[in-house]
Amino acid sequence: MNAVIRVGTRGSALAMAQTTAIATRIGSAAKAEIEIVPVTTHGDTSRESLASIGGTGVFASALRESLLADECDLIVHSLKDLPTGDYAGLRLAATPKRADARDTLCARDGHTLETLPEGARVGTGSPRRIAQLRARRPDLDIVDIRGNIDSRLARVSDDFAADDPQRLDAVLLAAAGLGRLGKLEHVTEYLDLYEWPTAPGQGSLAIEVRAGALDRGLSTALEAVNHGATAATTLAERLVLAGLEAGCSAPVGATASIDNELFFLTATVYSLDGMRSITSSHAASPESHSAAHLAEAARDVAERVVAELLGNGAAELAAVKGTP
Ligand SMILES: NCc1[nH]cc(CCC(=O)O)c1CC(=O)O
Repeated sequence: MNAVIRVGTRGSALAMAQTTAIATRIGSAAKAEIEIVPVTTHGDTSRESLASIGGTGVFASALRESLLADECDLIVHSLKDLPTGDYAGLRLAATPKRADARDTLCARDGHTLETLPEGARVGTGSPRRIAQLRARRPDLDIVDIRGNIDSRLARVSDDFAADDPQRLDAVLLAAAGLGRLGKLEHVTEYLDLYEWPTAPGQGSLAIEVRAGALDRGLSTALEAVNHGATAATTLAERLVLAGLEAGCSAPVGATASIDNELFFLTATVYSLDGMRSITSSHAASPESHSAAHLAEAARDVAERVVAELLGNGAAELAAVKGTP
């Protein structure tokens, strides 16, 4: 048994909060000590736009190199920041129970998307959120922002004077991240997943390890923190991205759920200007809720959704191909 399990994470407040929570569970299940190993990634230090530094995969690669170099035993990612392709020498070992997958609006004066004044300045850097905003409210002034959750929320506070170009009327943020940081009091509207599908895997964490045999205690602990329904629904959502050959910053929203006997998947591809979109939804009836049957249902619905999206012109719509 490992005396100490070293857990690699990004150093941001959000990453630290979510890693510490899951690492504590793994430590007690494995009856081992936990050591948190912060890894600085280019995505954390750069102020350039995400697209220009290589998409959201930049957050994952430094962590993965640290795992391959045996500087830690496992790493914790936000699943939505993890590219869909396999990574040589590593494998996804567990997906803990998903938090809220919705996006939220955090606006001044309690505003919602409906009530924001004409021309209000709304911050987001995500092509999907930009397209969704343009579709819903073409009059809004969308401001491309980067940075951590606290700095984004600050721009909607009175830290910035009315004439300050940094000041915003609202920002769009994932409920999961706000929840993990204890900042849900800033939310003025929760956006319904069926009208506003979010990034594949949003709200989920993923634990990655080196391929090959694991210490027995660690392997049992990873099974204990894995959540079957989360693994299957996020698999379906990520297969949509993979099937479109799109990257994790592509304007694609996907939502899967398991409701009684039905495995349901809906996905929407947006044009970057938000003026057009294509949606496809399919359901399957898994034979049981075993991991194998749920994964089979996930592959089945994803295959049908991808075929329908591509058949309806999704690849041309969003220039999704080639996006990192
Ligand atoms: N793109 C950054 C990012 N990566 C993961 C989260 C938190 C939500 C999650 O775990 O899905 C966020 C912040 C956000 O989108 O508001």
